[in-house]
Formats: sequence, C-alpha cells, structure tokens
Amino acid sequence: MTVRVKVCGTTSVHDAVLSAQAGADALGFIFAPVSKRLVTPQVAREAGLNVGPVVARVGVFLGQGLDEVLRTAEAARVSAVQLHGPLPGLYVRQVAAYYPVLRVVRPADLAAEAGMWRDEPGVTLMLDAPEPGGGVPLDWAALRDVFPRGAWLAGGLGPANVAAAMQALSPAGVDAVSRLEASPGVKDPALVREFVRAARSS
Ligand SMILES: O=C(O)c1ccccc1NCC(=O)[C@H](O)[C@H](O)COP(=O)(O)O
Repeated sequence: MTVRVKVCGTTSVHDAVLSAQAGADALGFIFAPVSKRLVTPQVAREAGLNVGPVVARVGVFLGQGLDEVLRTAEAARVSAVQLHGPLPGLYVRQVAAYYPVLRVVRPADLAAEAGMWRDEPGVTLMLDAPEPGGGVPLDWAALRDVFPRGAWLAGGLGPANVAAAMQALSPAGVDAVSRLEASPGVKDPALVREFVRAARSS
C-alpha cells in the first residue's frame, strides 16, 4: 500500500507550493491558537488554490468549539479536518458529517478510540505524541502489537527516522512538522524533500 505523506504546519503560500512540489499528499494548516504555527483561514485558502486539484488540505484544531471548527474549515476551504485533544464521540461525528476526519490520539487513549472508530470510514485514526508539534517520537516497539490497521503515525518523524517508523508499524500515512522546519512555522525545503523521498522509498 502506498503511504500517504502529510506535511503539517504550513503558514504560507510559498511553503504550501514547496511541499506540494516535493510530493506531499496533504498539507496541514494549524488553526489552534496555542500553536507557534498558527495560520489564518485566508492564507490557508490562498495556499490551497496554489497546489493543484489533488493535494489535500487539512485544517488542524485543538480544543475548539464545533461552530469555530466548521466556520474556520469552510473559510479556509480545507478538504479534511484533524482533531486533537479529548473530545466526545458526538463532536467527532458532527465534524465527520461535513469533512473526512483525522482523529489524533495519544498512545494512552488508543484502545478506547480505536474501538470507537473501527467501523467509521469517515474517521481515520492518527497516533501522535501527547504534545502535538513537539518533535518527540513515540515508542514504536511498544506499539507494534496494537497499532491499528489503516491508522496514520505522527510524533517526531523526519527524514532520518521515517523509514524505521514505517518498517516498525506500517502506517497508512505519516505526518511531521518540527523536523522539517528552518524555524517554527517556516519550512526547510531540503528537509521537506528528503522526508517525502524517504517515506516514498520505504
Ligand atoms: O504543530 C503544532 O504546533 C500543533 C499545535 C497544536 C495542535 C496540533 C499541532 N500540530 C499537529 C500536527 O499534525 C503535527 O504534525 C504532529 O503533531 C507531529 O508534530 P511533530 O512531532 O513536531 O512532527
């Protein structure tokens, strides 16, 4: 199966084009105010208009109300929504009625959420470290027996370790931000290209 590659924390049209040209399948736009990679819906929308018809644009949210999520996603014209933090199942289902959802969980919550979303095609699990965007890898060996089929993997991935992560867990998609940056919110073109290349050739 071809792994999907998502480059997160896109804050400019320039970086969106750079990631798309490097071969990313999806770009993440973070709308959570706590992030040092915060982007406006207007910039995300403009970026989406510059990456062609195929690249997915994922709006990323953490601890925000349902109305805010849906309004922001619409303003940014994203094609999918990524939800972090503890959330009621009903909230996730309400978002999934409008957008494909990447539901982000930490290892401690994996068992409960994997059961909840197993038969929901509109919700895809993504396993990430407890601090999103923190650049800290998960313990892949500890997850080997429980990593759900079809789930995505994030947490401290970069050009140097993405192949090993894929070999350990065979995720359907990989996602990264910290290890692809020159500074917070600004991509390093070589690291982005190398990350996509390493994921594709694994
Ligand atoms: O990256 C952030 O600043 C962030 C803040 C709040 C919510 C989500 C955030 N990032 C979401 C992502 O999808 C990251 O790519 C993912 O957590 C992996 O980050 P990293 O470990 O830095 O590669």
